[in-house]
Amino acid sequence: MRDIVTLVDQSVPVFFNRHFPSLEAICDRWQLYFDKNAQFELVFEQNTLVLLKRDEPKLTGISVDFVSGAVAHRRKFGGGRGQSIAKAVGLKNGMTPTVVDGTAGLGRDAFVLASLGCHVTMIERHPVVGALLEDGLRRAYEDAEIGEWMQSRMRLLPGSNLSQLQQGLSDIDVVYLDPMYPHRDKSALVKKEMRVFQSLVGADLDADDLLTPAMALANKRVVVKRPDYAENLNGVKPSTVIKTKKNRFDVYVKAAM
Ligand SMILES: C[S@@+](CC[C@H](N)C(=O)[O-])C[C@H]1O[C@@H](n2cnc3c(N)ncnc32)[C@H](O)[C@@H]1O
Repeated sequence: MRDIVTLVDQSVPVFFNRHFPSLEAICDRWQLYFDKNAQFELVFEQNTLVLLKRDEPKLTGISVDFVSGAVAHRRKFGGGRGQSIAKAVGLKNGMTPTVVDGTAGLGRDAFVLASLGCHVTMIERHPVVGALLEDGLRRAYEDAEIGEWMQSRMRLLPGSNLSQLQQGLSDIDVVYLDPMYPHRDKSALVKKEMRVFQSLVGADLDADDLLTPAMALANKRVVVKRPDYAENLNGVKPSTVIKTKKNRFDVYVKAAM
């Protein structure tokens, strides 16, 4: 992996057990500094890095798990190349594009695309999210069932600047973006897990700035996932829109697949 220290945007306070050397090493790598009053705690539970919100101990912790759980279930039963995200990135026509996921988050969308054959480079700017993603990749790489293709198809680059990263990335067919959108109803709609994640990451208020560098990087198209009520990213009308129940995929076509 590239030098994390030069690429993550921010140094973030977390609480963690400083007598746990592997935890301390992770925090060091991701510039997470110990603060006894921090809102979030990182722990290791069953070989998994987990994020907890200390003032809401009843909320389930957040971790990245590509091997079991919801994303693994979706890989096996989730509709394959017929699902909307696959159509949006252009998998439908038999192509298997190379993808940069410019807002990787917990890597769920990236994993769907990788499991369908795409080579996906994930970019994530938040160091805690980066640490969780890296930990999820570590376990996935070691897994007997998915490890081999995960190692060849899915990787993580910490950072936030698509134009800077452009130098190191070539032949990218699709840039996929799913920036955090300010939620309309904070109490009811947001699932518990998402509440922890949202309070960690916050709203990506600079999301509009992503479209221009994404268009420069992608050879074929940029795909933007938005809630159905959200305005277009940077006010730019997409070439085509694929709607799902609560979201839509705005597709900005540069060239045919
Ligand atoms: C809504 S989440 C993405 C969820 C993801 N699609 C998934 O399936 O798990 C948005 C993520 O994008 C990251 N992000 C937002 N703007 C970014 C930028 N300019 N560069 C890198 N990461 C960014 C945020 O830190 C956050 O983790």
